[in-house]
Amino acid sequence: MSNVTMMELSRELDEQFDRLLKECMVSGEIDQELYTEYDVKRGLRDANGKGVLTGLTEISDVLSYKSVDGKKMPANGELYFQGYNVKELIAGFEDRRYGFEETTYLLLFGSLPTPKQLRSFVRIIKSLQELSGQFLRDVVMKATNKNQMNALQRCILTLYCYDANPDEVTVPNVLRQSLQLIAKMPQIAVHSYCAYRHFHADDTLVIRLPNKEMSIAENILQMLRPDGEFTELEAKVLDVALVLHAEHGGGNNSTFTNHVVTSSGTDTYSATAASIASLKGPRHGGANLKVQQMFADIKEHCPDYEDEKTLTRYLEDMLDKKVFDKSGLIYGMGHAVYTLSDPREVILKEYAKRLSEEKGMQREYGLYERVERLAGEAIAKKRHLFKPICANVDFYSGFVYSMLGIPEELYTPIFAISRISGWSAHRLEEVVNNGKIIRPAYKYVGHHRSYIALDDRRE
Ligand SMILES: CC(=O)SCCNC(=O)CCNC(=O)[C@H](O)C(C)(C)COP(=O)(O)OP(=O)(O)OC[C@H]1O[C@@H](n2cnc3c(N)ncnc32)[C@H](O)[C@@H]1OP(=O)(O)O
Ligand SMILES: O=C([O-])CC(=O)C(=O)O
Repeated sequence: MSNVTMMELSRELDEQFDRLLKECMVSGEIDQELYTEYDVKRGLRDANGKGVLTGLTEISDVLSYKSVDGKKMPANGELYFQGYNVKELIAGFEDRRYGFEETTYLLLFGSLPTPKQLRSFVRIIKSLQELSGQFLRDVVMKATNKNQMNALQRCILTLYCYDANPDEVTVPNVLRQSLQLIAKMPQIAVHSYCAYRHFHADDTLVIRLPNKEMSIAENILQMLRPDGEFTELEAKVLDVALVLHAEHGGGNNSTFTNHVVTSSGTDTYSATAASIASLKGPRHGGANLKVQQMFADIKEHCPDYEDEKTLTRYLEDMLDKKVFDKSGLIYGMGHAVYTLSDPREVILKEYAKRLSEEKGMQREYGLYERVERLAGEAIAKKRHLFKPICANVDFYSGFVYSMLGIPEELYTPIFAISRISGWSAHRLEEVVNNGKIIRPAYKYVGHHRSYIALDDRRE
């Protein structure tokens, strides 16, 4: 049996499968009115779309409203890491190379590092980057596949077997494991991608090791490129992108997932793998890849990038589930919290513009800007909105990565390489505060029935 057929159902099972499928659809269907009747907080949101309060955190603050004359009004988004506005952090890193490392220090330890503390932290991270030859050969290079989020998840989960003390959930042990993950994930992701290209596309396998003189952002570019070269602006933009993706409160899907599984007492590798699983989803971090695919589709069907009528019609068809992936979503648009703007998108957009000028991609940039505006209008027209809709961090990130020559398979893994800092900070916060096991309630809306012996059951 081949690898592919192993997971398929044989033709002879078609009829039985169809029958089981029908049963499954009927059995799983719940009367939608019941959600209103029991006031179920679907998606852990109240009737106005506001998140249900499930935790407290000091790690970051996501703001999207302001008070005007005592009234809550939508506002431009603001993001604070440990009390510091991300906009100011990015401005502070302007002529420095280790913005992501500094942000990681801030998220994990709660204060901005002094120069000496930063140097020492960077040294620690660099000392932990190395992977053993055996791990590289037996784990990273094995069972390669196109989806690099699954590959990353598999590798992280297998690190458990390489840890002499994997299960101890204490602050020192979880901190040690977190630092290892922060340091090792860039190399795992890049080499996993190179192995996939080698085995599936016959590319020459070039393994470039991390350079101890470089930052995490510089190393990602250096390891990915056959000649190891990059410009200062390219490294700067990637460092900024890593900072912007590093953390987003306790309620985002992948971080909340981490809180949920951490609260059961599971190990760091399992908790991180669970977060990666969540981040992969196209409604969360996987949206950066979907945006890229969506733009390829838009370019194919609307070759005149300036024809707003055709673009609008196409976006409306997307919302009507007629084109692209027929999900009814325009990726990179909308956010569970932000209203008028996502501050990360505003910053990334500025860098996308600068890079597009350096790379001669102004026409593409113009298309992104136009779609951002038209998509907002189309969604507002077609959907019932609780609040204004804006582009989110995923809208320009894929475009930025494409200009950096980063392959699309690595778009969401780069998000994970960055968000591991936030996940680690939240896991540590959960452990330090000795949280209760997270266990929300589900109302049973089925019927209790009398047991029927096997021979007495009828179709
Ligand atoms: C890093 C991140 O995770 S950022 C988010 C990345 N995800 C995406 O870009 C995927 C596209 N966007 C979405 O799916 C959503 O906007 C989410 C998942 C981000 C937020 O979802 P919600 O909090 O449920 O959004 P919200 O409550 O504002 O939605 C209101 C309505 O607008 C619709 N809507 C929101 N965003 C979109 C969109 N991008 N395309 C189409 N419709 C949308 C919702 O389906 C909902 O309509 P309905 O009431 O008819 O079902
Ligand atoms: O906060 C959210 O729901 C999603 C998000 O933007 C993130 O995790 O960065």
